[in-house]
Amino acid sequence: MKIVSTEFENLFIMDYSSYKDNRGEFVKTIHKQTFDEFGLESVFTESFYSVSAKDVIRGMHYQNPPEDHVKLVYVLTGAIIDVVLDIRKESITYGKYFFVELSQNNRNGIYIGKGFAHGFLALEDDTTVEYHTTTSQHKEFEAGIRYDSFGFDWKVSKPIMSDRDLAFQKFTETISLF
Ligand SMILES: Cc1cn([C@H]2C[C@H](O)[C@@H](COP(=O)(O)OP(=O)(O)O[C@H]3O[C@H](C)C(=O)[C@H](O)[C@H]3O)O2)c(=O)[nH]c1=O
Repeated sequence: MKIVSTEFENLFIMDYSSYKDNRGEFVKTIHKQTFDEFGLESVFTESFYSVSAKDVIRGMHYQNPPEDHVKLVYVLTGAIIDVVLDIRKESITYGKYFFVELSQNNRNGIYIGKGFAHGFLALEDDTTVEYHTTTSQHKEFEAGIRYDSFGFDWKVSKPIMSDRDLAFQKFTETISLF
């Protein structure tokens, strides 16, 4: 795997290698020694995956301190546009967003440090996204920002979303604790 820096501090693209043979494919997603070289956390307390239909948008989610966490995200099947919003008030990229296509084909992942809101748009049916987080879910610290309130164009007219995600406040109304 190669870890690729971005213009955002503590946000990295994971360029995973895919080993193919006559049986199929093998992809390593976490490797402590490589993560250590870049100062990335490699101990995760929770992992989960979601399966989404085309045009589903999930997000923008984050967990507030003291249960804020690093998130490692990659696609098992299908493809997404993964979107991250910097909500760290002192960051030079505060309020800026980053987006990247993660897919079964490019086998890229994303390492999202603390202080980012995260979401994605599924580009295909049966898109499976796997996450690892460095703290577990604590509902009392869960928070979110409306997907259409920080300037990103999702390029989908009728996204499929949860009522919870649609009820999040706008970015401009959000008081960041980061
Ligand atoms: C995260 C979580 C969820 N759940 C239950 C709660 C709901 O009944 C169901 C779906 O949860 P939610 O609607 O929060 O899932 P997503 O909207 O896919 O959120 C996920 O996708 C976005 C893009 C993220 O970045 C979040 O970190 C990640 O949680 O699973 C649990 O029981 N435990 C958990 O840790």
